Amino acid sequence: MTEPSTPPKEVLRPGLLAGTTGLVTGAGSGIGRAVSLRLAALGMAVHGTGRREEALAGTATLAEGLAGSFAYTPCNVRETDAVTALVEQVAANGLDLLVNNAGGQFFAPAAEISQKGWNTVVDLNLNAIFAVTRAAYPHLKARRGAVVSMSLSGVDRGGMGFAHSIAARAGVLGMTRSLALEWARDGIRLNCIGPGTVVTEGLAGEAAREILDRLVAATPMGEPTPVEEVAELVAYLASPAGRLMTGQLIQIDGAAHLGPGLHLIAS
Ligand SMILES: CCC/C=C/C(=O)SCCNC(=O)CCNC(=O)[C@H](O)C(C)(C)COP(=O)([O-])OP(=O)([O-])OC[C@H]1O[C@@H](n2cnc3c(N)ncnc32)[C@H](O)[C@@H]1OP(=O)([O-])[O-]
Ligand SMILES: NC(=O)C1=CN([C@@H]2O[C@H](COP(=O)(O)OP(=O)(O)OC[C@H]3O[C@@H](n4cnc5c(N)ncnc54)[C@H](OP(=O)(O)O)[C@@H]3O)[C@@H](O)[C@H]2O)C=CC1
Repeated sequence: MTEPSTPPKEVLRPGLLAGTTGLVTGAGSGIGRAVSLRLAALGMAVHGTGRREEALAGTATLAEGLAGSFAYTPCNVRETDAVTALVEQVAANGLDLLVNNAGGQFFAPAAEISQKGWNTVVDLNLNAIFAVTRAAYPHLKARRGAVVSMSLSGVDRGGMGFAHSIAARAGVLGMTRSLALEWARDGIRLNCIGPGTVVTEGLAGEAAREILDRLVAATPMGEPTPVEEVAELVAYLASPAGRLMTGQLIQIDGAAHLGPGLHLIAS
């Protein structure tokens, strides 16, 4: 694997997000942790959720001393009533940003995905996102806020070995574009980010090595996407500079979406 050619760059000015509030799902690890820390560094009061309390506590420890803050409440986003109640609680004093980051899947040929497996992945990567986004709507409207949903590179072209996840995230992209229209007059912007390959705990283990090598080999620029660069993009979309950006799928993937495709099984 080629090492990143340049170190990650923080390009946004300190204090940019001071006085704003955000909710990040999946904030205890990987991309969600990096996003939470960058938003807090820029001054945002961030509230994180995820199932594992100790993971969220780890993010809170790393956020100590930043300009903003990080608080957390453990929650399973697949439990619609619980996560809707959490949104109400977190947004009670205003909400400027929702980051739908919690997600994931197992990799398997479609013919080997059971109905329960399909439903589980669609619940996590599509249905939960609708529930959280709908609950956040009145609060985002009051602040003319933004939604960023973590998607996949190549979501609009398909890939082998994760049909359930691609189908769910294509649904999120359709939802994003539809709500970008429905909520435009409310000043709410919704965008999807499609990271290519990001070396987080989900992909870093020994067992995932073959998958990681396969994904990087299919990336024309030959390197994974640094997690900090995904975080910087989320912060940009939350900032006034992103004021007119909505309904987009922004693929930050070293041209992976133009290459041979990200496939987790052989054809
Ligand atoms: C380009 C791509 C880059 C992307 C990278 C990333 O996203 S990195 C981020 C990576 N991070 C993540 O992905 C983190 C989030 N991911 C997860 O939490 C899990 O992948 C989850 C979404 C399946 C939920 O799991 P859970 O424990 O809450 O659910 P559960 O235990 O109740 O299972 C429900 C059903 O799922 C089925 N099934 C499960 N595994 C397999 C399998 N290997 N094989 C086949 N089937 C499988 C099985 O049918 C099971 O039903 P069963 O057997 O009981 O009748
Ligand atoms: N890494 C990569 O290469 C890529 C990742 N992505 C996507 O980016 C997002 C973040 O992934 P990444 O950081 O890499 O992986 P991680 O596995 O580190 O992060 C997934 C996060 O989602 C949370 N989560 C999972 N299921 C639930 C649930 N039911 N309720 C609440 N939280 C949940 C997890 O927390 P907990 O376990 O505590 O619940 C965890 O913090 C995911 O949507 C992923 O699919 C997209 C493209 C590429």
